[in-house]
Amino acid sequence: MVDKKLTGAGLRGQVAGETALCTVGKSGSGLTYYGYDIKELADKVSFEEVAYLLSRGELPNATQLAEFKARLKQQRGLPQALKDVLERIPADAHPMDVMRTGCSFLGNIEPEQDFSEADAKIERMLAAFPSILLYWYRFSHDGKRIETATDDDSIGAHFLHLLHDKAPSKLHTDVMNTSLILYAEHEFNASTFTARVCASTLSDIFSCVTGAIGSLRGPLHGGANEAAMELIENMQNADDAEQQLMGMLERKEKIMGFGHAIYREFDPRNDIIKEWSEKLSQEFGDSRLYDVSVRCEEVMWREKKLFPNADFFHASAYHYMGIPTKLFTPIFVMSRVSGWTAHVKEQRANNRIIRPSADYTGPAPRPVPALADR
Ligand SMILES: CCC(=O)SCCNC(=O)CCNC(=O)[C@H](O)C(C)(C)COP(=O)(O)OP(=O)(O)OC[C@H]1O[C@@H](n2cnc3c(N)ncnc32)[C@H](O)[C@@H]1OP(=O)(O)O
Ligand SMILES: O=C([O-])CC(=O)C(=O)O
Repeated sequence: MVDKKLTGAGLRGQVAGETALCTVGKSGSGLTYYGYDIKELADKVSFEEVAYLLSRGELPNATQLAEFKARLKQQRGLPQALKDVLERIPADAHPMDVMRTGCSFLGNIEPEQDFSEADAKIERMLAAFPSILLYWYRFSHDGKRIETATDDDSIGAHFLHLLHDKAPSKLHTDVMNTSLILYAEHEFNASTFTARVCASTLSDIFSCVTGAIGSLRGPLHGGANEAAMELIENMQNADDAEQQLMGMLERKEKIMGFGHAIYREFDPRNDIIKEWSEKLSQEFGDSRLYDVSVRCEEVMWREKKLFPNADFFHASAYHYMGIPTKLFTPIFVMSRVSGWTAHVKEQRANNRIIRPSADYTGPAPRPVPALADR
């Protein structure tokens, strides 16, 4: 990978701290979690193993994994007070706002009172986030008060089960597992940095995650998977995709799901989710969305040397699994909470309050004029 040119804007290229969790864009291997290559993780382990790895620094053994999964399963239920709050959020609210409120409210009724409780609170968030999202979604959209305590083996299957009222197929369970692994961690990205800044004030873990959810929501970050779906769903076929993209590029519009702040030539997660998207398109029996996505990838590279980031092929993959577009970014939350909270722990372990300086661009010192003179 080619190193990105350093410029001041956006703190790009500036080292803002240390981490043992993850490398992004290093040559040889594009993305590693605690030294493990993302491709190998996506091939060989479950998201629960990755969440454990991020939180503890090592992959679990069989007993540790079984115990970890059992604890996650036990914590899928939601307290009545939280259900009451979720029932008051309107159907037209954005689900990312639901996640932000759900997380924040959980921090009111089950607060982190001491940093020694961090691991327990992390597990609670991992277990409860799909339940929070889908309790609200099913109540506000279908008028149903669902039971969120399912017996599914994984977080991905639990999510799909609550959404569709039936246990998912192996294919869909596998795709969700991979997707959650791909989204889990990414060094000092905007939402993680938000979490670390909050942690550096010695705030509680729910505040750190609530802030991170707000940062992830924007279309330049996690919100790009929804924006990518809105783009491709209006493309009739590959030729139409090319024509529309050429027009957008001519008008200097931004193409969501392309480009990256760190990667320069490709995002190592793209090939993985792209392959799953193709498999899903075959099962779905209509490859339009996959075909237009492939053409977008070709045109963007040819015209701008821009490549799809992890978000782009997630759009078609999620759509093929019957997931409504507005739930795409909240799935990112269900996954990235593992990375955010690992960074919170890391920040706390070697903390100094994060407080950079600014170059001043305002007026020179001047006297305050009287009200009548202004
Ligand atoms: C997977 C989770 C993630 O958060 S990945 C990012 C998801 N966001 C998106 O997909 C939104 C679209 N992409 C973008 O806005 C940018 O590529 C992001 C990701 C914000 C990175 O910004 P930044 O580091 O400033 O980009 P850059 O310095 O590499 O830009 C170089 C020139 O290329 C342009 N560019 C970049 N991306 C796009 C795009 N998607 N569509 C059209 N043009 C793009 C930039 O505007 C920049 O142009 P110029 O050199 O200023 O003329
Ligand atoms: O690293 C970044 O800037 C954006 C991000 O979170 C990711 O690509 O997963």
